[in-house]
This record gives sequence, structure tokens and C-alpha cells, in this order.
Amino acid sequence: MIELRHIQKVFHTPKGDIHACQDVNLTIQTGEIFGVIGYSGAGKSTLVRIINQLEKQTSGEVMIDGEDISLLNPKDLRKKRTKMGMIFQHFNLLWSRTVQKNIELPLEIAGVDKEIRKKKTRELIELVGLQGRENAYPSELSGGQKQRVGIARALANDPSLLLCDEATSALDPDTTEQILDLLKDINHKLGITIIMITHQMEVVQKICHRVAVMSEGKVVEVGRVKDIFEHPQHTVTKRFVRDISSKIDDDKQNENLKKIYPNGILLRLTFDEDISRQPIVSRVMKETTLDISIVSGNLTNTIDSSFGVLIVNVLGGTKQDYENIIQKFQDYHVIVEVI
Ligand SMILES: Nc1ncnc2c1ncn2[C@@H]1O[C@H](COP(=O)(O)OP(=O)(O)OP(=O)(O)O)[C@@H](O)[C@H]1O
Repeated sequence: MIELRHIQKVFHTPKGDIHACQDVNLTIQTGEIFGVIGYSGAGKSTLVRIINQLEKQTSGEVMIDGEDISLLNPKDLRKKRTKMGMIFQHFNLLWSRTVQKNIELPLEIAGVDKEIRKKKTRELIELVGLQGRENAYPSELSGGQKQRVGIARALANDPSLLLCDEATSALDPDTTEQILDLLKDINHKLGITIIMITHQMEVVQKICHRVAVMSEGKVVEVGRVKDIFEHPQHTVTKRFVRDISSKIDDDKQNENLKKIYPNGILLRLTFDEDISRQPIVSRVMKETTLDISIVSGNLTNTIDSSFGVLIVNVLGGTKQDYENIIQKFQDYHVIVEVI
């Protein structure tokens, strides 16, 4: 069990003090997948670095299984840290080492015997699904594969805790889903406690058991993911929940539209403030022989700007014609998404 008690972290900077963590109290149970969500600058990374003591708190206690690890001497702390794996947004792999050698690195540092290292690396490669890629270099891998190497390397010393700092933020939605499935699997198979630092509510929704919401260095809300989704209390939490709900609505809406308009292509056109008042659609219509029909539209006004989204169905063309239409809209600086 991890207990953070009254954690304060103040960075003294020439521009003044920054209170990155303010009286943070959290209890994370063994075997739990625990999310920490917050917008940029909320203090999430600082908190995770305090958990593994890469950053020392200004005050407060970091209790792991009943022991305040901030009181450990450097040697014992290093030993403790080998039981805390960490994965990062940008993977932090060594580019001159192959997949196998990257995964082996923590074992080499720990002085593990060569044969045992090889055996362990083989098991980890299998666990993360990278069989056949052992001798590839990171530059030859996709983002998802790189993160799999990062995960395998983090698991090399059989940690009881895995810290994930924005582990899926650099990945596309499908790859994110695969990596989250892998983490869920690892949590289930190995019983490892996982802490997910993220600004993506989808991540929390998909794999976390409980979540803490951080804002301006404080934990403003903590609870079971289901409860947080159903009854968000704090303004920041409400924003996160609202953002993801509208995204789910969008996905549902897209599926419905594809059923209603099975022919041609459906485009979501996003206009920003500067172009939303220009007759772009009629200009594009004049430049093409294809049929363009407006399916739905919405112009949203904010306090000092406006932006618009228009969904159109384009019919009667070849793949190349559709690509040309997309290009025409893009030439007018419209953001085009094929639904
Ligand atoms: N080493 C440092 N020196 C000075 N200020 C720092 C340092 N590290 C973090 N901060 C400040 O502490 C606050 C919290 O930063 P932190 O990186 O923990 O937030 P975050 O929620 O992880 O956001 P992000 O996702 O953008 O990194 C920010 O105002 C940041 O500028």
C-alpha cells in the first residue's frame, strides 16, 4: 500500500515560489490501477516523481508498505527504486541498443547473470507481444512497439509498482487502446499496482479502478471511477467528464450518420473564427461536379470568437475525386476529417 501524507512541494524560482503539490493525501491499495488526472501544470508529474523519490518533497511522508521511503539512505533507496518501474510519454529508450538490449539494461545494472538475463528478457518480450522484433532498433519500431519495449524494461526487475507518466499521450487512439489492454493484462496477471498519470479521461475510464483529480497542486476529488463519472463534484472534474461525454456522443453520432448516409463520403469540416464567415462551401461547390449535401451544421459562439462544424455528404465521385475535394477544403484552411 502507498500512502502519501501531507505532501507539499515548493519550487523556489527567480520568479517566486511555485506550490506544485499542496497537502496531498492519498492512499493507493496494492494491486490497484490508480489514475491521477489533471490539466497541464496541475502537479501530476511532480507527485509521481515524489513517489519514486526522484524529487524530494518539501514536507510530508511517502509511505510504501508502512515504511517512509524518503528517510532511506541512498543505497536502500536505489534498491527500493528497482521495485518501482516507470514508463514515459516519449519512451526514453536507448537508440543504439536493440529491443532485447534495452529490456536487458536494468538487469545488467542490477548485475544479473547473463543466462538469467536472456531468459528473463525472452519472457518479457513474449509478455508484451514483441516476439520477432528482438533485434530491431527503436528507430525501426512504431510508437506502440516502442512503448511495449518501455513496459518490458520497466518490468525487468519484477517491480511491485508501475508508474506510468502520460504513457499513452503520444499514441494514436487504436494504439492507446492496445497499450491500455496490455497494462490491464499485466495488472491482472502479475498483480502489480499501477499509477497512471494522465490528462486523458479515456485512460481513466478504460483501466483505472479509482482516480484522483488534481488542480493547482491539490487533490480536489478522489474516488471510484464510476462514482466520479456519475457524480463529479469539482468544476475541473465536471470539465473532464463533460469532455469525454461529448466525445462519446460524437462517436455514436458518427456511427449513426454512416448508417443514414452509406454512399459517397462523409466529411466533418471544422471552420475557425477567421474563415467561418466566408462562403467556402459554395466556392468549393462551384469548383466541382460532385454533389455536396449538408447533413448537419453548428456554429458555436464563444465570448470573443466563433467556430463552426459542418458535416457534409459528398457523392458521385471516385476515390481520387474525394481526395481532390478534401484538398480543396484544406486549401481554404478548413480542418477536414473523414467520418
Ligand atoms: N524543477 C522545477 N522547477 C521549477 N518549477 C517546476 C519544476 N518542476 C515542475 N515545476 C512547476 O510545478 C508545477 C507543476 O508541474 P508538473 O510538471 O508537476 O505538472 P503536471 O500536472 O505534470 O503538468 P504537465 O503534464 O504539463 O507536466 C508547474 O507550475 C511547473 O512549472
